[in-house]
Amino acid sequence: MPHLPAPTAPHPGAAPAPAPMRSAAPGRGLKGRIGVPGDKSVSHRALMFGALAVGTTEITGLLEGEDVLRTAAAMRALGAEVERLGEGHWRVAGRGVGGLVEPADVLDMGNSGTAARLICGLLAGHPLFAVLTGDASLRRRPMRRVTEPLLATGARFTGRAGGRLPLAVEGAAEPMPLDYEVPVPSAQVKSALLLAGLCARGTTRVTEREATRDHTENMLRHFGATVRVAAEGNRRVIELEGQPELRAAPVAVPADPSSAAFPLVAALLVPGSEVTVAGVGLNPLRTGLFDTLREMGGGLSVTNARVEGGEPVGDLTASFSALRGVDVPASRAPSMIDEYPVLAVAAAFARGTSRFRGLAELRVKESDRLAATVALLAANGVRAEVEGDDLIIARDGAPAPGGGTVETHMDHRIAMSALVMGLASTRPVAVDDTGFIDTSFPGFTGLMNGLAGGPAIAAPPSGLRE
Ligand SMILES: O=C(O)C1=C[C@@H](OP(=O)(O)O)[C@@H](O)[C@H](O)C1
Ligand SMILES: C=C(OP(=O)(O)O)C(=O)O
Repeated sequence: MPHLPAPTAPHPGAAPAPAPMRSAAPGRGLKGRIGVPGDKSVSHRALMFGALAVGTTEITGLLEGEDVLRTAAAMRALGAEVERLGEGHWRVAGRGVGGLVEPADVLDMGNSGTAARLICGLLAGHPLFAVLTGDASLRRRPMRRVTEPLLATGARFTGRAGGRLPLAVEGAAEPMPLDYEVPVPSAQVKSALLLAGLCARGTTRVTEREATRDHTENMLRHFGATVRVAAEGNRRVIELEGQPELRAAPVAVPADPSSAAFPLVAALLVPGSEVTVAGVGLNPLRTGLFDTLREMGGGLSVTNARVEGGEPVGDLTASFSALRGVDVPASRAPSMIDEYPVLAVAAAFARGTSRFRGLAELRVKESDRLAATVALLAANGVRAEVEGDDLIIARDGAPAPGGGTVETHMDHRIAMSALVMGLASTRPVAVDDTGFIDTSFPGFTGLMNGLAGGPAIAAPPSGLRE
């Protein structure tokens, strides 16, 4: 059997023991050039497309975070051969479009919304029965946004109240193509519908009211499908010709801009810092944070810009900067949706008022990120307000006080954002559990401590109460 690293939570709902940590000012600037793990969105999709292609897909730079390992295990359970050849180097022998087989057991997607929702789309187009579940965070997240439109393929879904996981799926024997306008800005919904469309005869049409990350469209083309994308005002209309023969194709996964965000924001906030993150994915539908940090006066530059594996990448350098408040329009939210917690930390060190508009989607992430971000800041002496779907943070440019303990609510991005805050605040910042960081950024603590030149992030000496 090829080796597949074991997920850390082997049973649905079995929470591993919490791993508290605390971060403190390193006493000097963060310095160095680092790489961060592969892009999570691209990694999930590379495994899924590999499983649907004819032939063997080689993936390099795959994120070996828990979320992606769940997708790897699911693709194996659906009949693909998934093999780890070395660090980040994986091989998938696919079964062809429509060729997935019924899994023998429940598919546990752990903490991953992307895996659960995209796999709903995959399953809808195959005549099989499957049950999806996840951890306590994922079991709270809405699934109707994918299952409702997927009903028109002929698939059937039975879930808990509110359409949540665990969810039983009966895929369609002869799936119908969809024509659907996605009411929320969600690349996961768009992607699930396109994946279902692969198995349908005829043209699937998905309209989005604002552009979201387009890794699925790019990868469909890369594997040989016919995809047309047309702009109609702000709308994007994506048309996919069903039942293509996808051909295996190599995928080089760029470094994840959503992970690069943490060391780069830390460098902007810790005096004397200069940090470079190499080979970061710079797909324009992912780079809203970097534009916003520049608008705040952040010293952030791109060198060595190039195209690798069909995606733009570059080396990003951030250096300590005095930041000012910023007004971020709602239209920018899809291009930086996972970056708001760490942007809020940056705003806590800026002079002036920051307003981030249109953040309703943050309420349905691994935690209610709007509430969790307000609580993160409040625990550390920074007042933030929510007005409708906007987050407002007004500050005078002084370092944030810190000194608090942050509840992470099973949310990796809340944990990392809090630890970044502690590196720059007057007093240390503690988090109750860092275990979920491994879902997207294994090695985070070691990398940050390497930049700090010592254990700036460490387990608190005597638990959280000192
Ligand atoms: O398609 C994807 O890979 C993702 C889309 C986003 O979710 P939504 O589609 O729910 O906005 C994002 O928050 C998530 O981390 C990854
Ligand atoms: C929202 C996220 O992921 P997912 O929806 O895949 O759980 C994230 O990584 O911030």
